[in-house]
Amino acid sequence: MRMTVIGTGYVGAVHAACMADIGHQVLGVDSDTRRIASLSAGRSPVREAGLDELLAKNLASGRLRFSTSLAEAASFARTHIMCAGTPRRPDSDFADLRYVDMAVDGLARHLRPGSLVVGRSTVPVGTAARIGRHLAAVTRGAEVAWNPEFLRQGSAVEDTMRPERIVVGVTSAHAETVLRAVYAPMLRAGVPFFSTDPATAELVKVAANSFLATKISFINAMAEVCDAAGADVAVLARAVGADSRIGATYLEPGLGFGGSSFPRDFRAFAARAEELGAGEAVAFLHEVDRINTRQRRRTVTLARRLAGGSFAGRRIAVLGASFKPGSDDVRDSPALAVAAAVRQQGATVRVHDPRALDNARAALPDLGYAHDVTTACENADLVLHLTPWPEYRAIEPGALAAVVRTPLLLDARNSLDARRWRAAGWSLHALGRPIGGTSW
Ligand SMILES: NC(=O)C1=CN([C@@H]2O[C@H](COP(=O)(O)OP(=O)(O)OC[C@H]3O[C@@H](n4cnc5c(N)ncnc54)[C@H](O)[C@@H]3O)[C@@H](O)[C@H]2O)C=CC1
Ligand SMILES: O=C(O)[C@H]1O[C@H](OP(=O)(O)OP(=O)(O)OC[C@H]2O[C@@H](n3ccc(=O)[nH]c3=O)[C@H](O)[C@@H]2O)[C@H](O)[C@@H](O)[C@@H]1O
Repeated sequence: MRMTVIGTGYVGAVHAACMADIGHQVLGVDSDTRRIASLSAGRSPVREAGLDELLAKNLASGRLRFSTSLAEAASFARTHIMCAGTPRRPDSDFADLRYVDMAVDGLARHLRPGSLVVGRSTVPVGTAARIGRHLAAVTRGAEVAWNPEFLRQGSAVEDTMRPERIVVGVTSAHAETVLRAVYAPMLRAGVPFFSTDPATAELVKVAANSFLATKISFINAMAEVCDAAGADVAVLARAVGADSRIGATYLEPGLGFGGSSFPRDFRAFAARAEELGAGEAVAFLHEVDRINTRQRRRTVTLARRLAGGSFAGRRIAVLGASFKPGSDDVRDSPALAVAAAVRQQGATVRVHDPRALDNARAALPDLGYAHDVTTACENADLVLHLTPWPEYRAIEPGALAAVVRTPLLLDARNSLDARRWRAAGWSLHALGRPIGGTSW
């Protein structure tokens, strides 16, 4: 099939490369000329496992090209997958739809009859219907469908090639047929395909993100109760998660969630639900949000207590800057929020991250940074483990103990082997776990 992917950022660059790789003829389009020049030269705007290889292979095969022209997009194909960004509006929790709207407007002028515009961005419910009315007014028979994206950063290519489900919101049998053809190899592999109306498809996306965020905040709320009761949240999480009705994923207690999606998406969802008169139904999402931000404060408070009651004059080593392992993204990173608060309260902070140092430095230039763990930890009074990179699980605790001033560690992600660290002379602490607790 011929198709375009409009908006070649995180989602669009991956989607375009993957669609070409499964055999489609793909034109990736973006208004950012530098991004298009870079993609045309095979350089991805984001680091994702396997993406550079897919770009190189499919550019070379001629199945993948990039352009800045929406007119060219309209003449190239009748199927257009819309992946423009939907950031938070500066003045409210609502999503800013101007990029999606500009892309649709720019394309609509050139669309041929029978074209299908497929939204993939995360949008407030009702957006597809509004765009559908607009297309009906300004084009000759172009229609809209919605096909939300569920990929995770760090495994974007894998999630696109082998998704757990495909959801499409359509208003005609023709649109469903087109989308079945787009994802034909995935459907042949048995990936569940849900075909519904656009409003339901839009809601599936925000409901999924809200549920995952709620699960994380639930276990972090349990961590607070464990702290009060002298119980161990790590054991509790494993035991609760062993129930197949609950499941162990997204039940890892610690510093909580960040990134560009969870916090933004469920705030936008709550705002939209309120607008629709259903605010009360999702009022619990505000509590999910409060629990999540409280984890950052609780981490800073525990770190200050471990540092002797004040950060003044203390040297604090921070392991991790990205919002999660496997990513160089520092947007709303819990790790950087804690590092900034600790510094603001008087500590000298040195941050290490395997991948996100450049982005972290650009976001918070006043923090100290180190390219290796040893340098970050030199003469430290306290080490904070804030992003659970596998590299940190491989640290040799005995060697690191020789580098720090005090072998004192706060594992805010509950992912280090406490017994190993203790055996090497470290004093190890965590949220929701008693010192020397049940599973250490
Ligand atoms: N990044 C992620 O992990 C995921 C993101 N999403 C959703 O997918 C959508 C896209 O997200 P990202 O790729 O992260 O955003 P991004 O900000 O990385 O990329 C958006 C791209 O759209 C381009 N663009 C903006 N206006 C345009 C226009 N008028 N014409 C052509 N191109 C235009 C921008 O130049 C940029 O390259 C958002 O709604 C997001 O919430 C959904 C699932 C995962
Ligand atoms: O809509 C989006 O943009 C995407 O948002 C999330 O993907 P992502 O933000 O890449 O990251 P996740 O791996 O889901 O992690 C989100 C945050 O939750 C935290 N987390 C995750 C799991 C857990 O048990 N505990 C926990 O604190 C992570 O550290 C991270 O800060 C969803 O998982 C994707 O399905 C969705 O497509």
